[in-house]
Amino acid sequence: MPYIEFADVVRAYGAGSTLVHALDGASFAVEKGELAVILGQSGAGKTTALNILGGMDRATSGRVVVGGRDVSRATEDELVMYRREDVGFVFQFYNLVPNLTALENVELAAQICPDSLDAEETLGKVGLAERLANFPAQLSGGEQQRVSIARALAKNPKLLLCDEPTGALDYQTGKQILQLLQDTCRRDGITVIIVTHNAALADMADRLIRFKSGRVTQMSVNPSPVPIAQIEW
Ligand SMILES: Nc1ncnc2c1ncn2[C@@H]1O[C@H](COP(=O)(O)OP(=O)(O)OP(=O)(O)O)[C@@H](O)[C@H]1O
Repeated sequence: MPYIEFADVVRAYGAGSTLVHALDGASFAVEKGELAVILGQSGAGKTTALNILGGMDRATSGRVVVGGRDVSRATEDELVMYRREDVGFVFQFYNLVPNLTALENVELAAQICPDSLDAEETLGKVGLAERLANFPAQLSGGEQQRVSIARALAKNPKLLLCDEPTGALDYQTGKQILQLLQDTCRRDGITVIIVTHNAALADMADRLIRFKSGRVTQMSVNPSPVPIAQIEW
């Protein structure tokens, strides 16, 4: 049984003439500790799939199991605990609290989790040991994204979901963030899923999942993923 089982998932929005199938029978699986890249053009359903995996949205039909937990059948209370304790989120635009320092942003997330890691240590791991007291506005985009990754990691999650994590960053900074995500996956054994429309990232993945029109058109395992530093685009 794979760590993540996403089976025949449909997500419909609206009704009648405004009915949209964001997911239209999408299926894929991910093994524990893998770095999976979900690739697809705009509107393919990538974010919808990630939101359902993270317990932020619900499938209209289909089955979603993560680490033996049937997320598709969870109650609202169970989903709250799942989001809080099992999943770390990294978004394109960081979503940091502007009037809290880097350290306070990470502490805030860590506080609500029973098995959380030390906030200061986690910021050190992402290369921000010297910037603990800075507010988000005093940090570069890449540094803010590092804070948001530390915030996600401090929860000690089993699964890290990243939606276009380099979408707002320049080329070199984006590569450093991807390297950090790849290193985190290898070092901490966390299952990492990165949603992107950048096809070049396929080579860094242990598993590539391609989306088109709400369905998975390809799923392949890469026996020799390439360090991000060696990928150019
Ligand atoms: N809440 C919603 N209500 C109505 N339609 C939605 C909603 N969320 C997503 N959709 C539609 O579902 C489809 C898939 O959207 P989704 O955001 O999952 O795609 P995506 O692959 O992540 O695209 P992008 O790369 O542009 O973010 C799109 O046609 C989108 O307009």
